[in-house]
Amino acid sequence: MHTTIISVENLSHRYASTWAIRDISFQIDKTGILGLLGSNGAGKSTTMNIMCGVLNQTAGKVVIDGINLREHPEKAKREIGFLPQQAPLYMDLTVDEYLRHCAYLRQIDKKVVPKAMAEAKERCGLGHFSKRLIKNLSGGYRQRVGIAQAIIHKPKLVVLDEPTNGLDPNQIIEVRSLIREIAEERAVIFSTHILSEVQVLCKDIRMIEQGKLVFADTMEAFNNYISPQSVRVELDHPPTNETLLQIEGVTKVERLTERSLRIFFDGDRDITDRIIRASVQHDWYLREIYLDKGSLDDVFAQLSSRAN
Ligand SMILES: Nc1ncnc2c1ncn2[C@@H]1O[C@H](COP(=O)(O)OP(=O)(O)OP(=O)(O)O)[C@@H](O)[C@H]1O
Repeated sequence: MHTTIISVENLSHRYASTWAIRDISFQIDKTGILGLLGSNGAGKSTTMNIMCGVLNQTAGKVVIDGINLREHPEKAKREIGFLPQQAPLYMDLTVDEYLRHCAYLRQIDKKVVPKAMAEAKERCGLGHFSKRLIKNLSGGYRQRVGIAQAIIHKPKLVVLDEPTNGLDPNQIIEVRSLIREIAEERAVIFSTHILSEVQVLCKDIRMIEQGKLVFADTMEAFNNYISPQSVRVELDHPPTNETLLQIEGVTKVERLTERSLRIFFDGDRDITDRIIRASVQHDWYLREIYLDKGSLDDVFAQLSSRAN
């Protein structure tokens, strides 16, 4: 069965003389949430704008549900809903007026517009705000209107560019749960520079840094990637580095103080058992031992440096 909804192939884009993205390729499954991670200026918006047909790429292609976006833009765009970084809202319209306008732009059959509007509002928890001017809504609810316009035509793929940016913590939680809900029926890709956001929401992750794809795998693989690679130990009678290096799996020893050491290992977490056993056997007097969890920021920096 064909499980891909969008395929991005060797995408590159140049603004004037500088390349914003280079040779980016990835695919997205028909359901689930994919996180596009990258620091500011990494190239996320450029990638998303091209995927949605808002920007024409310098090179490469985008295929949506088997349709080449550049060759058949109108047909391909039917399957995409897009919420750009700056939500395209008309502040002086009511929610209903705005969504009706969006339905018109999406060429939804007039007869089904009321139903499409009702469904999008219901999905986004906007039922009580039909007559409210958008300028009088809170940031979180404005964002819901932005998401409602992105799903009003029931696209197979929804692209959200930093959807939680600028929201307060409660609004972020609400928008996240809305993203989860809309992803039950379709594929969702959203961009962020916040790692924890990707961790709580996504099944897959793509990371862009300085215009290049530096990580493309599942969230599980990403979590394995950030698994600890070193243990901290404190020993009353620490042995020599050479002795420690003889323990199976130990790759490097760093002496932090006279008694505390950082022991790097090959990834097999049973290393702690082996160190404890050796310590008891040789009377090193182990006082403390714990796995050094690399922080997400460390991983971020590590992956980012791959782009250099
Ligand atoms: N219209 C433009 N003209 C020239 N350069 C641009 C233009 N838009 C973006 N850039 C540059 O292209 C690079 C990628 O920008 P892009 O907006 O895609 O990154 P981003 O990952 O979305 O970052 P942010 O989170 O800050 O929006 C940046 O160096 C940016 O300055």
